Amino acid sequence: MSLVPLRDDLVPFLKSYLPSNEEQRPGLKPFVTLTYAQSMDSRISKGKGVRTVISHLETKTMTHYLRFHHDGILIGVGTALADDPGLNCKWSPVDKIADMQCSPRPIILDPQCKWRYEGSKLQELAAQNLGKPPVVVVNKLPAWTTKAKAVTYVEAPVGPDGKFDWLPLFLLLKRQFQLNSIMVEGGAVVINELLSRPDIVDSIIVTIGAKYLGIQGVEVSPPAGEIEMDDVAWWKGSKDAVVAARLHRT
Ligand SMILES: NC(=O)C1=CN([C@@H]2O[C@H](COP(=O)(O)OP(=O)(O)OC[C@H]3O[C@@H](n4cnc5c(N)ncnc54)[C@H](OP(=O)(O)O)[C@@H]3O)[C@@H](O)[C@H]2O)C=CC1
Ligand SMILES: Nc1nc(O)c(N)c(N[C@@H]2O[C@H](COP(=O)(O)O)[C@@H](O)[C@H]2O)n1
Repeated sequence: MSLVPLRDDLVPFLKSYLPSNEEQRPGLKPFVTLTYAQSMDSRISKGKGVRTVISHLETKTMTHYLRFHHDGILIGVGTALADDPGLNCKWSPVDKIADMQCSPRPIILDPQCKWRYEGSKLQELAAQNLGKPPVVVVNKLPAWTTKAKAVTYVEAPVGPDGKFDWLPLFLLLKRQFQLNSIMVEGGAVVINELLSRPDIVDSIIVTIGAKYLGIQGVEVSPPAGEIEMDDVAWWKGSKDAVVAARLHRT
């Protein structure tokens, strides 16, 4: 997939929703951007395990611009298994192909060690210096060993629900891997949990694609119920719209 030039008006539109230097202060959590693409009927894919194009190239380019501006990019293992994503950055302010240097560090939440680095797109890109190798957050280090030296496994405790606690997780990622800003791309389990965490999420940037994906699609909708948004701004592309906002803090 080749990107298109970034539309000029996206830069001022996104400016106040991007990380600043503030979060480099030790002890503070990283800046967290929750960003994904959804259909008109609030679906992020056609079905579980089905990689689905929602964004127009214009907004896919925006996603790569966002990747350029973050140190880390986080997904749940459901997305890693369904999409085998690249998670690198193909956008660059100078006229060259973006590479490993300007790509964010992929982070996969995989408490039960279901995902394998060997044979993945992430491994392929890292081998070509086109992306960084990932950090995989597990509950217990896997019993099997990996020959791939590049991938880093890190252990974190889970609660009774089998989940990592978000704040300690983000603090660990900053402390151990110097990730001052992290964009969260999905999937639904991760998004739905973070939609009710204004204490964690600093910005939310959602692409709305002009299509319906239907009842079989993977839906995003917060189980916690109604969520209010603040500082809301809209951008209109040739096909998609983008809403940037902050989750309301009480
Ligand atoms: N349109 C878009 O922008 C995007 C679309 N997608 C789509 O989303 C779909 C995948 O979504 P989904 O299946 O919900 O998967 P997720 O990517 O949200 O992964 C869910 C799994 O990740 C692990 N996980 C998530 N949160 C935590 C936590 N706090 N602590 C520990 N483990 C955690 C759990 O693994 P375990 O079950 O092992 O405990 C959980 O079941 C795919 O179809 C993909 O295409 C994904 C990203 C963006
Ligand atoms: N912005 C956006 N638009 C879509 O239409 C999408 N399907 C996604 N998906 C996310 O991007 C990942 C794929 O990334 P690569 O192109 O392989 O680098 C996918 O796993 C989702 O996180 N995003």
